Amino acid sequence: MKSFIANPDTSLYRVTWEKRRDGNCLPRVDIISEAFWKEKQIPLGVYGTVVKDTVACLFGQFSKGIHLARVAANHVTDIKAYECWVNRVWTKRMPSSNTKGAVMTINIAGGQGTSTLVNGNASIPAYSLQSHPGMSKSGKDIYLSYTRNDVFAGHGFYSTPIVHVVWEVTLPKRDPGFPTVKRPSMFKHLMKAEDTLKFFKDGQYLGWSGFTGVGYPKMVPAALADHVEREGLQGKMKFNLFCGASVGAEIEDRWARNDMIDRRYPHQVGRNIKQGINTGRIRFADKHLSQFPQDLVYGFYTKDKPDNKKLDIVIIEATAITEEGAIVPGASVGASPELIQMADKVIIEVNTRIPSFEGLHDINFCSLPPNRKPYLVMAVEDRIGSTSIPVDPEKIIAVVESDRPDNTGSNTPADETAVAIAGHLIEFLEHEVKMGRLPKQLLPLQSGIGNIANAIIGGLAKGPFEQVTVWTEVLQDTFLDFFDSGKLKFASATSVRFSPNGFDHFYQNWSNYYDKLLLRSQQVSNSPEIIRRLGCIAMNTPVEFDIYGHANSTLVAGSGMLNGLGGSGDFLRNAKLSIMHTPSTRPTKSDKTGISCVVPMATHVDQTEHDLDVYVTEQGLADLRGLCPRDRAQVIIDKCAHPDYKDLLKDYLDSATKFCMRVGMGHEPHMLDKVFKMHVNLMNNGTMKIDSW
Ligand SMILES: CC(=O)SCCNC(=O)CCNC(=O)[C@H](O)C(C)(C)COP(=O)(O)OP(=O)(O)OC[C@H]1O[C@@H](n2cnc3c(N)ncnc32)[C@H](O)[C@@H]1OP(=O)(O)O
Repeated sequence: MKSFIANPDTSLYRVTWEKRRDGNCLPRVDIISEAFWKEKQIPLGVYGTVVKDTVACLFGQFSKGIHLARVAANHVTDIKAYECWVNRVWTKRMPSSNTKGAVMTINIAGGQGTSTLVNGNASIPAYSLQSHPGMSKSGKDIYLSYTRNDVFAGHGFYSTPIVHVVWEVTLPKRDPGFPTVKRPSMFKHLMKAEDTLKFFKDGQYLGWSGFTGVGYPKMVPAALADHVEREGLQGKMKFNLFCGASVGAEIEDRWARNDMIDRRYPHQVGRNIKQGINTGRIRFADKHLSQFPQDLVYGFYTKDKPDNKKLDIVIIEATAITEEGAIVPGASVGASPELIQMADKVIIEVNTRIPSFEGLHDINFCSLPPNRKPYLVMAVEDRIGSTSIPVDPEKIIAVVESDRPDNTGSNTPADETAVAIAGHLIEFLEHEVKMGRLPKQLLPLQSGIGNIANAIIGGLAKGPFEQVTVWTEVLQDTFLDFFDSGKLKFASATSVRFSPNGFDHFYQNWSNYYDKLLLRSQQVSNSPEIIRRLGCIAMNTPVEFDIYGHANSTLVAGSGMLNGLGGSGDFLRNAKLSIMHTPSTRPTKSDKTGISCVVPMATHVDQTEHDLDVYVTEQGLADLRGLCPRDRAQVIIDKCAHPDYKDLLKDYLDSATKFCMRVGMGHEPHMLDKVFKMHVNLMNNGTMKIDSW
């Protein structure tokens, strides 16, 4: 032998076995490629292959250990279709034996058909070890069989036991200090929140991480509020504030109370901030949440800045910093990647109170037209990004320790109305499955926030659908019940907004959830293209909707801002089924049913008749698909309006139709001089009930 080749070329064969009637035939073997994996390439597949749900997972043994790749089972012959598991993400770039993070830490190691499963303190010396993924029910376990040399009554023989292995995943431990800052050079920026005050001045443009009240910075904004209160700087230290969506009310609302917010984009929640907006102190505007980060990167919000066109300081909460210096966010991703992209300076708050969320995120940055690429998400669980947000170390001016939890508060329990709405909806979805318009596991669900959304998801947890998937922007507590019921297969969102008890449950049962959940950038979670392609079922709450099917999500009486549009438009404009749910009435001080949520004309329109398919109230469900406006009006009044308002609305429709038909303008009949009479009466008399039109 002239030379020894440690890792020779590896051939790929196709084995075909055609079952003949006598069952007595050999398989045919064809060679697909003699050198499929070349010398020095990791021969993926030679160490075992597992095929599950049309995906082949292939193990390959190389000099430094075992490597893992995946490929669609019908594309095993296409090397370009392979993805390797490197640093806990799938990547198209083939690793070499030296690539960091490419060797599997859980090994089935051995040679000549003899394998030993080694994992921490467990070891199974085994001959002809085989795995049986088809027997696994939960996906968190595996059945293994192997051949054992036994002795019985003095005679040796082989037996084949089967063992059930349950993977154990433990929460990373958080010691006080910075246990998860793996980049030592970060410590040179370490300072107290009060020490960062020197970086801030009136009129600056700030970005904060956070989405739906989780993952926001808690220390530096609080120190700034302390400073303003201490020095009496209310109204003299005001900022332009940009966050993915709402952040913790204890911070943002305090800033609003102290008159520290000049401009605010694109969504908010809180009594003081709402008041600031509606009394003209705060310049707020809302924007579809998928669009906000790209507009930020386009420079739309900083175009009038006199100096540089960047955000002056961006404050991001991290639950870990990787060896590469990248930020691992907490319970939300939101717009943090783009905020960092647009930041002049960055402050990182490392939260040592909550566990590291490392591995739960899938993060993308914003590339700009004409070079933008599609987000290649084919199924809710697909990973297309990284698990952390890289940040230019030059931008970092401070690292601050935070020990405060996300201040989420408890959930409003579902009331009778919410339960009735959930009931109508589930019945409707069952009907759609029966009619063949939806598959039996439904299509990826989106649900908004609030107690109706909670009741619907709670209802689904007890409902008839199995293997359900979720493609949404925020997960609330009832999603935990949904997971626990075994009926929810996978959920993708941009934030998890659990109650404090919900978070405790989540952390304690981390291993049940961590591989069924992904948190993405809001550009991806709310991407219109993905929502349309996946055929999502979107469900959100309006302030009011009108008899022709237009909905108002944001402005009371067409004027007073509530929270903003949020992601409702991203989903409702693009979903396969666009559903809005609301109580049919809301109370006023003087009348229990003083506000009708079904009105002749919405006082402001966020979602149009062209977007929406179904409206649901506790009274019933109106399926508007395929109906012309006048037919829609009949169905909406019949099914959704409260009995206190049914006759009034019918009367309006009849009179408006007569009037408009007469003048040949009867497609969507209205009486402009009367259309807001119910709203005007509400303002003057505390109820929408009027005697006549
Ligand atoms: C981040 C995200 O994007 S979440 C997902 C989707 N987002 C959206 O759909 C955004 C738009 N929707 C929303 O903001 C909410 O669903 C709302 C405000 C429309 C309704 O939410 P609910 O949980 O039902 O709110 P709630 O009952 O607490 O009402 C909120 C306020 O609006 C008022 N309100 C609601 N409807 C009406 C109405 N038709 N007329 C007058 N006031 C109304 C309520 O009286 C209440 O006022 P208050 O705060 O002074 O007490």
